[in-house]
Amino acid sequence: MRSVEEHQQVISDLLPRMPVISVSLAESAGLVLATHLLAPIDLPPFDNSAMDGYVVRSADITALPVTLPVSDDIPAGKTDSTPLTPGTAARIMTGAPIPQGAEVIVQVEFTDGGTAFVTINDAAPAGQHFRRRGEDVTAGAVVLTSGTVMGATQIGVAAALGLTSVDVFRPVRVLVLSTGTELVAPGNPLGPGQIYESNATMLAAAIREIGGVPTVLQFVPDDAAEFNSRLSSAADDVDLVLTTGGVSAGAYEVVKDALTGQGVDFVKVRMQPGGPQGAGMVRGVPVVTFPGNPVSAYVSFEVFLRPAICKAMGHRSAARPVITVPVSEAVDSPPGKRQFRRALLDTVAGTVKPWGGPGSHLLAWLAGADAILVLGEDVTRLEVGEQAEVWLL
Ligand SMILES: Nc1nc2c(c(=O)[nH]1)N[C@H]1C(S)=C(S)[C@@H](COP(=O)(O)OP(=O)(O)OC[C@H]3O[C@@H](n4cnc5c(N)ncnc54)[C@H](O)[C@@H]3O)O[C@H]1N2
Ligand code: MOO
Repeated sequence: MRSVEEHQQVISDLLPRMPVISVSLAESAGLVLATHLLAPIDLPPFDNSAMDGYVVRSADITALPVTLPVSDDIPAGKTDSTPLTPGTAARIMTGAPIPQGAEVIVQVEFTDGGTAFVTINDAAPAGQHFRRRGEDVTAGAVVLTSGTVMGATQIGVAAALGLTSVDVFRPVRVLVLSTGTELVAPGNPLGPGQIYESNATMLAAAIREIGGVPTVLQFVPDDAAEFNSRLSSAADDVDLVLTTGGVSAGAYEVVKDALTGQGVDFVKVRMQPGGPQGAGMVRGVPVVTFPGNPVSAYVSFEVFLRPAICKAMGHRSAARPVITVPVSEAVDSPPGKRQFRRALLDTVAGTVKPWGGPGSHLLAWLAGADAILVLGEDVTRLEVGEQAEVWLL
């Protein structure tokens, strides 16, 4: 039997770092920067006002109140700003360029708001409400380092800098294949002995959540020759093939039958759920085979594939956040296997409890869980109050 770490390494080694591609800002959401993002311009690009009001010279407001002629009107976007005439005020709007010679910005609330003449009753010190050129970013500076995940704010600053595209690691393209003659697509009536297909849909969503691009091929029949022909026609232009089902000890294990001797090693990993696993290269394409039980398939994704895909896509850290907290209910675990239990956190009490039993068909409990409780191979029981490792989902 393989340890969890050994199989993690095998799967990690299957997937190389993805090539660098240039994508539009919109397409970059969730992807990882492959090069430093350098500022082509200063931000702000010019000195501008943080307030709607008036600009004046300090010498013209030494005694307050004072009334000055209004010599200019400067809305945001004005491109032909002229120097401020001494002895006058210019009306200015938030974001508008500050004219040369202006030293004080008086917000409109401290004036009578006049347009031909303005009476200024009070004023902030010189320089206040000035938004200086380059105070956020200076041209040429590294704004985001390579390895940064592009989220809304990172995309926002790239747009503010006038960029239209960024260099990222290409998303991993995964062909997800589900096998099983008992499977029916949701939306159709269930016959006797049939169940709705959920693994491929669930795993495709999990792949999408981390920025990968899944293609789903459902219901490959339990026939090894048919499986191999469907696989070879669909595996072009993918970085990874992921199958679920058909890998344990039954009489109709299509994935095992089709891929044994083709480059995939079928092994047992010391874990529950997710014991029966397979991985290898088939005709130059990495193939990972997960067990069919839905909770086993999802836990396998969390333990093996999520970290490998994240690493291939350039993420600095591929791990879920891990905390150590006491359990609020006693929990049992099989000896010799690392157990991954669905769990619920109590963030107020700072504790965790198992959520549902360990059965790998109990998918609704997984859907209701917000954490995975990890019990080591040497642990058979945790009593209330004992510390446990918890992955935050
Ligand atoms: N004699 C033994 N039997 C089993 C062993 C064993 O060691 N010896 N291991 C058990 C464990 S642990 C697991 S996990 C499963 C893995 O079985 P398979 O990978 O061969 O999966 P299937 O038999 O095809 O399916 C298992 C279960 O999951 C349902 N399933 C499969 N695919 C889907 C899907 N796409 N969507 C929803 N549900 C799916 C399937 O109907 C079965 O109920 O083997 C144990 N048996
Ligand atoms: O190891 Mo199986 O994956 O329990 O359910």
